Amino acid sequence: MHLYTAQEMRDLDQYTIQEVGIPGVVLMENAGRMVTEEILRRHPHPGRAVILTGGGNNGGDGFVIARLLWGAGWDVSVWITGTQEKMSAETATNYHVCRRLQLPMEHFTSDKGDSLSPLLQQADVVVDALLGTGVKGPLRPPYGALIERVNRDTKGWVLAVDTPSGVETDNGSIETIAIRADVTVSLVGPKWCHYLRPGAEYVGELVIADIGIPKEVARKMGTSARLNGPEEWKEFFLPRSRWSHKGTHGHLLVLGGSKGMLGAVKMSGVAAYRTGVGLVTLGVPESQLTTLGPSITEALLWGWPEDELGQFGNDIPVDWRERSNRFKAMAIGPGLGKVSNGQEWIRQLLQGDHPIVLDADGLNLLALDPSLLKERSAPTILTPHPGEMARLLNTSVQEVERFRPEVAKEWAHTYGVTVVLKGSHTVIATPDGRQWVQPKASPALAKAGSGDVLTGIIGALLARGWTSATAALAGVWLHNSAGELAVTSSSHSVLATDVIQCIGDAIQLID
Ligand SMILES: NC(=O)C1=CN([C@@H]2O[C@H](COP(=O)(O)OP(=O)(O)OC[C@H]3O[C@@H](n4cnc5c(N)ncnc54)[C@H](OP(=O)(O)O)[C@@H]3O)[C@@H](O)[C@H]2O)[C@@H](O)CC1
Ligand SMILES: Nc1ncnc2c1ncn2[C@@H]1O[C@H](COP(=O)(O)OP(=O)(O)O)[C@@H](O)[C@H]1O
Ligand SMILES: [K+]
Repeated sequence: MHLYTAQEMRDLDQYTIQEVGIPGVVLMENAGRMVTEEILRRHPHPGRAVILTGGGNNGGDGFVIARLLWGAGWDVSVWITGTQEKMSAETATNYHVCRRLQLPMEHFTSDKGDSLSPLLQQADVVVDALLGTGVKGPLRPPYGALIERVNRDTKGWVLAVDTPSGVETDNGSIETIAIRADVTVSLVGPKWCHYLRPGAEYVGELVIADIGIPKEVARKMGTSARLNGPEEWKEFFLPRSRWSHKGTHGHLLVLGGSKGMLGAVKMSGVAAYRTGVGLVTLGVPESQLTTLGPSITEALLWGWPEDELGQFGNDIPVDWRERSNRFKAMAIGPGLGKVSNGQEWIRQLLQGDHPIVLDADGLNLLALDPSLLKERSAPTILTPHPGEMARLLNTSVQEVERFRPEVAKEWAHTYGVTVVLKGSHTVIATPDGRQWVQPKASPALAKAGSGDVLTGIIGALLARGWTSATAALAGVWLHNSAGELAVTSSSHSVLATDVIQCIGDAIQLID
């Protein structure tokens, strides 16, 4: 599914009106009708609605909604912000229709707040049609005072048309204040701000409304970003052939599991098996073999040179060259810990032509010299959480969080890698500038070990021969779905190992 910026939305809108010939007033009518249907679905009996309209086309949608609710027997009260002179032709048309029908309408000014408040308190629904994709810069008066009143006085529920007013469409920022919506009905498709904080926290339930722009037109115009879902990659998830054997499904080497962190490497390995890889080898510091051995059944074990602290040591194994040919891909990082002479250690591993997923301390080693990536031609996926991304960029977590899409895109482009910037709505960026957002967020995953599971899933797909983009996308989706499925009682109680158990059920959900 397409994910829109404000400009992409405007371009699609203009193309549909000017080139396809569907009049803007028809699109506005469709938008208003879809939002009204959503209100009536949730509140089938006539009630009381306060409709807040701005001076742009978002306000125009509001006038359509007011008319349709009024026609359905609702008691409506329209509050107008913005001047009539600046209205677009479509908005003005719908404003005049409301006037001719003599719907109750008032122009909002700060001194009228006290007459609005009782209506907000009595309303079953308050419709925010103040500002949509056309908002620019900090809110001008009287929007701030109006929004503050809505957030304070509304007792029923708030529905935002397209975006909660006050939220910047492309980056989710809020300069002053924004409408706290219970439901946001986004027209045509989702917008970036529905997934980026802080704006995303103001969206409530997100509903997408089809306003009659032909799918083929939307496809042709495209967007630079999409939502992650099975339609992006499911063609690669083929049924397991009855003629296959373990070698057919790839061999993954997972490097990690220093002293005290063996659980991480184990979870990655088991997650990889559950994702269908044929064979997993766990490479751990030599002395950890005896501890790991009894608790791991399916994986092969390989002891790596270590230092006196039980950490990966100065060098990679002497027989690395001959043995490395067996592996189809590597996952480096789960429970890796510190590595003496780490820069040289990671350099040697990155030098090869294995597809690699790098996580956790693997990323911290990379941070010592990210330019190592530029010498690689094999697929590479980095799976940083915001803290790791900040270390790679030598910046703060706040900066990374503020510019999530830009950071992921820039890094992917500069270093020619696929970046999986984790978080509640993980952003995936590929070197060619494409981006995806994981639309559903499973808070059950906010627990130690989740990242190791994701690394194992992605590693398995790389070992099975998937491209880095498809492995990253399918990996993030399967991980999130498994996280949701693992919630059998409370999302507080889910363990990373429960998530692993649900990978098979998540695969079953791919339709
Ligand atoms: N896409 C589609 O297919 C369709 C889109 N549709 C709808 O159109 C919406 C986009 O409409 P849009 O472009 O007219 O912009 P919109 O969000 O109403 O804002 C412009 C208004 O806000 C004002 N304003 C701006 N910044 C401000 C600030 N900081 N503080 C205060 N005021 C500010 C600005 O004032 P001005 O700067 O011009 O004085 C102007 O009055 C979209 O979200 C969707 O709902 C549907 O009708 C169906 C088809
Ligand atoms: N609230 C949330 N919603 C969705 N996914 C989440 C949430 N919190 C964490 N996750 C996911 O869980 C994983 C955590 O990874 P990470 O921080 O590396 O954990 P660890 O290193 O402890 O295993 C990431 O894939 C992240 O996207
Ligand atoms: K709005």
